[in-house]
Amino acid sequence: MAPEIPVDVFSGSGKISTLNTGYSKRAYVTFLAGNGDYVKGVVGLAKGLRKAKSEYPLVVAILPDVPEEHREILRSQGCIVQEIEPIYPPQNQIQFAMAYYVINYSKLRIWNFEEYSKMIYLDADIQVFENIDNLFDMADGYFYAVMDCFCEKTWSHSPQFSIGYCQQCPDKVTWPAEMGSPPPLYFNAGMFVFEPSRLTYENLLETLQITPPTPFAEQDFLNMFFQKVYKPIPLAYNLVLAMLWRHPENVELEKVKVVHYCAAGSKPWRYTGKEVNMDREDIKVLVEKWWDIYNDESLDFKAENPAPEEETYSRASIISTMPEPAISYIPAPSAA
Ligand SMILES: O=c1ccn([C@@H]2O[C@H](COP(=O)(O)OP(=O)(O)O)[C@@H](O)[C@H]2O)c(=O)[nH]1
Ligand SMILES: OC[C@H]1O[C@H](O[C@@H]2[C@@H](O)[C@H](O)[C@@H](O)[C@H](O)[C@@H]2O)[C@H](O)[C@@H](O)[C@H]1O
Ligand SMILES: [Mn+2]
Repeated sequence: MAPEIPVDVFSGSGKISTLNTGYSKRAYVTFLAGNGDYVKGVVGLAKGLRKAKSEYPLVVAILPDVPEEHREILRSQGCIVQEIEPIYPPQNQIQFAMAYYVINYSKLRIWNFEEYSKMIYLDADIQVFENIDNLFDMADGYFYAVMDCFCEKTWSHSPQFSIGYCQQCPDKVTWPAEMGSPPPLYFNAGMFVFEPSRLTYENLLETLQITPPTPFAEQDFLNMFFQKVYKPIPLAYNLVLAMLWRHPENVELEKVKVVHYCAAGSKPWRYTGKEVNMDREDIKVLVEKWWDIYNDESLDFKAENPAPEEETYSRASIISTMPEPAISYIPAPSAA
């Protein structure tokens, strides 16, 4: 349980100011692990949300291995930095490197951010090009996310891939009756709308301990866990780049609000254009659009009426000084 924080705080101008009601209600949240270059993704996301004039803050759930220098960069960009503890999946013949699983399963800690009643999770390799605050107003009680695609090689382990079936075009290759019913709708876990709750959080962690790890780690797990309350939202809210070459007929690029740079070689801060499909014109434009925001100094965070010399108590600095939520954990080595 995160500690209660007084809603009224000094704004640094000596006057008592009331934090916007967003304090206890809504925020975007992303996740950062390791001391590598994903911090650039988070900075880009923070600036993109500012450019889109989102009215909610960006919380960054970080693993202990994120260095202080990166934490400072994020605070200087107005992010609310919240350290979480790693989650280890149950012991099993681990198919992927343990670090991969720890990084992805640790995201589940965001369900414990119960000071917020509704959050939108965004991977750090996502950019928000248009305001999506409207998603916070969708009915409570459901899990909202965009449907994924099964056509990339990363799905070669799956029965869908083996028969060429994809939920994005269910009539192209129909699901054979002898394989039982077709797989339930499956979402990409790079972006979703959810309601933090201690009860759900404890349920998630208990269920995880009896669920063997699978190739897409927490994405597979979340699809199983929220299957009954999952509601697909339009692709405009999370363009999985592979859709551009796998299902162009489903993409209206001019209507896309959120881009997920998850195709191999598409992370803008690592982009070389050499991997398969990375020399496409539309990919080049989307990578350039990401850099335009990242390099735009006018989008850097500016603390309103910064206090001259005395201490300024912004929400970010208050939260960052709060004791970590009392989550029992096994101290972990670097997870990334
Ligand atoms: O070294 C890493 C790898 C991943 N991530 C976080 O975990 C998310 C999921 O990883 P990624 O987006 O690379 O997976 P993909 O969507 O490409 O499968 C990233 O967006 C980051 O938020 C991170 O912080 N550091
Ligand atoms: O490790 C699990 C990951 O699963 C998802 O990425 C996948 C998915 O998008 C596939 O459909 C693509 O084919 C694949 O390239 C991509 O890595 C989530 O975006 C990410 O946040 C993370 O949970
Ligand atoms: Mn991603």
